Amino acid sequence: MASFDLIIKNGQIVTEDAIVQGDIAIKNGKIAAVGNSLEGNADKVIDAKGLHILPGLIDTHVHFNEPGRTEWEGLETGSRSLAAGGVTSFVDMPLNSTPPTINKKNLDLKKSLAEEKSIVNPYFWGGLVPENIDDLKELHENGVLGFKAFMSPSGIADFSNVDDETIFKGMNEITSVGSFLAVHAESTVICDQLAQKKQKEGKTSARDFVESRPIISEIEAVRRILSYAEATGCRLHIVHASSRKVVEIIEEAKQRGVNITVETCPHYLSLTVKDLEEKGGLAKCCPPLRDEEEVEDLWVAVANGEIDVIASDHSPAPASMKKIEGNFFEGWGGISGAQSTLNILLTEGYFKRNIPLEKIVALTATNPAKLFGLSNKGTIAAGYDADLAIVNLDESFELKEEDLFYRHQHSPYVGMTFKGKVKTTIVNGEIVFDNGHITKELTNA
Ligand SMILES: NC(=O)N[C@H]1NC(=O)NC1=O
Ligand SMILES: [Zn+2]
Ligand SMILES: [Zn+2]
Repeated sequence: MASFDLIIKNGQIVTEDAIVQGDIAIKNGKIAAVGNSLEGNADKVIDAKGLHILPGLIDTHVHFNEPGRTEWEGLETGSRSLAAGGVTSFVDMPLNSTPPTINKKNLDLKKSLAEEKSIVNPYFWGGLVPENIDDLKELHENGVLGFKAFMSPSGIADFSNVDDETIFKGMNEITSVGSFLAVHAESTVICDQLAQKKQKEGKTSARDFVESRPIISEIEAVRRILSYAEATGCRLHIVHASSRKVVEIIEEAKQRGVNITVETCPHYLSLTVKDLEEKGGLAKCCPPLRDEEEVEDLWVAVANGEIDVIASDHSPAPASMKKIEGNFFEGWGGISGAQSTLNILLTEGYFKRNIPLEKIVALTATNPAKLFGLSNKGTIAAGYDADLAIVNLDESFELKEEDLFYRHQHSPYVGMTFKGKVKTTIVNGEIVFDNGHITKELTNA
């Protein structure tokens, strides 16, 4: 008789194609078999009757800030928060850590820290900045999944935004090494000019801040980078589109054959300018939150298959930097939310707007795996890595600060009631989170 390390019995197994009841057998970190009434011995059996089993989420957009800015977050606390949210892999952004991931030396440093401290699978973005075109090839050869650039100032001194010439040269180089470019697309000129005018007039409310970074600024930047992509043939990924109006431009480009994809984030699907006014700095991010109609429209884009990836853009900072008294142009822009991605998509998407679970799986696991070349991940089938989230869709809970595993226990989602709770998270066949607790001890910590 076959022998396995773990069998999960009678769960509702969700893939991008279907939901079927069955068993999952795991051996040596891989899914060995999926089927009905699987026979075999196992060291451990989980009864998943009444529970849903999803491919572990792949969060392709986090800033864990290690090395160099671990007082904001870190690979250990960041990865623990992901485990608690059913996320089994992440792709860490090249900035907010110091040094930023813009050459092999800095990548090696981050890799070794992640090896030591992360309890989920770590992957990395490389940065594209005006100074490092000559480093891109080596970064690619050393395993970065793609490259990230900022079209407007990043807020971080050692990660410059790209000028148009760098974009063009960078795209040529990225294409020739066989990788792709992700961009933070906001217009420097539009945002800077509007911000200056507002502040000169003493207009510094939450609404003023939002109006200084309008949707048209995203549209301008996306149109410009699209032209460069079409001129160079470089594959392009637009991160954190805040509005369907941005998504539409990308959709048109897809229709004419441009190799482009788009990400949005849970905060653009669940929070509005009103929340920014009420919650203050905790809900400040760039691009900023939009109005309610935009949120609804973005859900239409999700339902229509116009979005490729949903990722958290977890970009936390200490509470002191998120506290805004008066001037909304001050204080850190970045949402602390990586632990709640699935909760938001289930509550706001599946339960409230009838978004199928299969689609949520596609956006958070299957598409990211395909687009980022993680060929053993993103679905539940024999031969794939045993990265799984076991979820109780019947359980509701109110998110409390003490539930958060981040370095700083704050988030704009605290106080919200979510339906659908992550019960168990499995990474490479190992249970790392179970019933509210992290169960993986770091051997070398
Ligand atoms: N540097 C950084 O993390 N910036 C992020 N924060 C945010 O709100 N948008 C971003 O791009
Ligand atoms: Zn960004
Ligand atoms: Zn980001």
